[in-house]
Parts: sequence; structure tokens; C-alpha cells
Amino acid sequence: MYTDRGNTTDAVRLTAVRKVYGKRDNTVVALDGVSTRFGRGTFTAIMGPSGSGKSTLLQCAAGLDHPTSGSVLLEDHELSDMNETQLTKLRRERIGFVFQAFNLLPVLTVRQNVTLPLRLAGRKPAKGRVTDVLEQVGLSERSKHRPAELSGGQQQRVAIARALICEPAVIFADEPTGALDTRTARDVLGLLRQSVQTTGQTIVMVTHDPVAASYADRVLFLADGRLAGELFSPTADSIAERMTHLGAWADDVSPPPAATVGELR
Ligand SMILES: Nc1ncnc2c1ncn2[C@@H]1O[C@H](COP(=O)(O)OP(=O)(O)OP(=O)(O)O)[C@@H](O)[C@H]1O
Repeated sequence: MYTDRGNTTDAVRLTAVRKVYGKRDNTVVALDGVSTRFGRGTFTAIMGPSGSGKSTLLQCAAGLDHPTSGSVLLEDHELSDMNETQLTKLRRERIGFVFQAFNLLPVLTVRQNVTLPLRLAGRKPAKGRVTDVLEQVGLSERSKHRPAELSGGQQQRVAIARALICEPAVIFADEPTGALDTRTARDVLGLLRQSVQTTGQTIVMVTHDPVAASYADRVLFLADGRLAGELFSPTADSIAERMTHLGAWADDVSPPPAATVGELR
């Protein structure tokens, strides 16, 4: 297990990260020299137009993809120095993932799904830890249920519990509320926010939704693979306005009517 967490205040630090896909005259610069840091115990949302590099940033920061150049430091681990085996181990032990599709195993119970990452890492949960995490996400009564017996919001709570169980350095969330209705999404976002406030969890979340992003402490905007500004203590309205200036609203994502943005929270 990686126990040396160093004394840096950053959970993740990216320096001059560049990612180029393709070869020769058929290349796409997905990230063009991105430097930023995600402090411990902070909640950051990443926003930007379609194709601006949000998912690529998340994948590179999480060691799921290799930057073409630049550095990604997760706690004290320089990801570019690590081979696949080391990266897999690091991801299992120090990173939690929450995706739009909940990715739960249907044959396993809630409790078994939550403890799966620990078992894959050959570890046993500390006494009471699973119960605590299930309580944290409000699913104590459902531990023996299978995913198909749960609502979408409850399934995402299981995925969050599974991400929290290892007390990861960071949880990367990619559109975690994309498949949920407004009310359920708000509950799930509140839960993520609460884990930052009460346990000092670090969260980095990609989203298209200004309301979702307003639950974060900071919103990082990307455009054409570069940082295009940030907002601290954001509101849904201030985020929507910034996105409009970035020309972020592609055909598939319409801006929320300004009047309704505030009401959704
Ligand atoms: N595997 C790949 N091969 C080639 N190009 C890629 C690959 N993955 C992403 N890209 C390109 O890199 C750029 C950034 O893509 P990325 O998926 O990171 O954007 P995004 O901001 O997450 O977009 P969206 O909001 O639409 O999901 C895009 O131009 C995309 O087409």
C-alpha cells in the first residue's frame, strides 16, 4: 500500500500537461500545456465546450491515459515514472472513480459492490468501515439488496460508497449526475459536497451542468485544450454566464434558462 502521502497540500498537481492523439498529419491536440493543482479536501468542477479536453484531463490526472509530455503528481507519485502494473495498483489504492453509468456488478449485493475495490487490492475493510460508509451515503438498510432493486440515485450512492471505501487521495467523477433526474442529482451532489466537508475528501468532477458545478469550491474552465479561467465559490448563474462567453453551448447542450438555474439548487 502507498502510505507515503508526503507533506504537500495538493492531492494532484499537473504541470504543462500536453496530450496529442494521432500521428503525423492526423493529430489532435487534446490538452495544450495545462498546469493546475487540486488541493486536498477541495471539490473542483471541470467545465468547457464539447471537445475542449475535459475527459482527457481527467484520464491523464487519473493515470488512465498517458500525457504526451508534462507531469502529473498524485500525492508523491509521479505518474509518468510508473509502469502499468504500478499505475493499476495506485489507481486501486489511492483513486476513486464515479461515472455516469454506475458500473455496479449486478450479481453482487450493495455491500459486496462497495467492498470490491478492497478485495481486488487483497485487503479487508477495517471493522465497521463498510457500515460507516453505507451510513454516510444513506444506504444502511439496503446493504443486502442488489443493484437492480435500487433506484438510479441509490445505485449512484453505492458507486460513491465504493469510491469512498479506500479513503482515496482523490475521487474523479465524470458526469456523475448525467443519468439522474434533477432532484436525485441534487441529493447525489449534496453527498459529494458533504464528503468534502466532513471527511476532507478531494473531488474532481467533469460536468456540463452549471448547477452540478455550483456544488464545487472551484470551477476550472477549459477551451481548446487550454485553461480558460476559473471561478471560486461559483454560483450556477456565474458559471452559466462564463460558459456562454466561452461559446460552450453546443447543439446538444442548451444553456439553462437563467431564471431557473438558481431555483434548481
Ligand atoms: N482516443 C482519441 N483519439 C483521437 N482523438 C481523441 C481521442 N480522445 C479524444 N480525442 C479528441 O481530443 C479532443 C478532446 O476530447 P475530450 O473527450 O477530452 O473532450 P471533452 O471536453 O471531454 O468533450 P465532451 O464534452 O464532448 O465529452 C477532442 O477533439 C477529441 O475528438
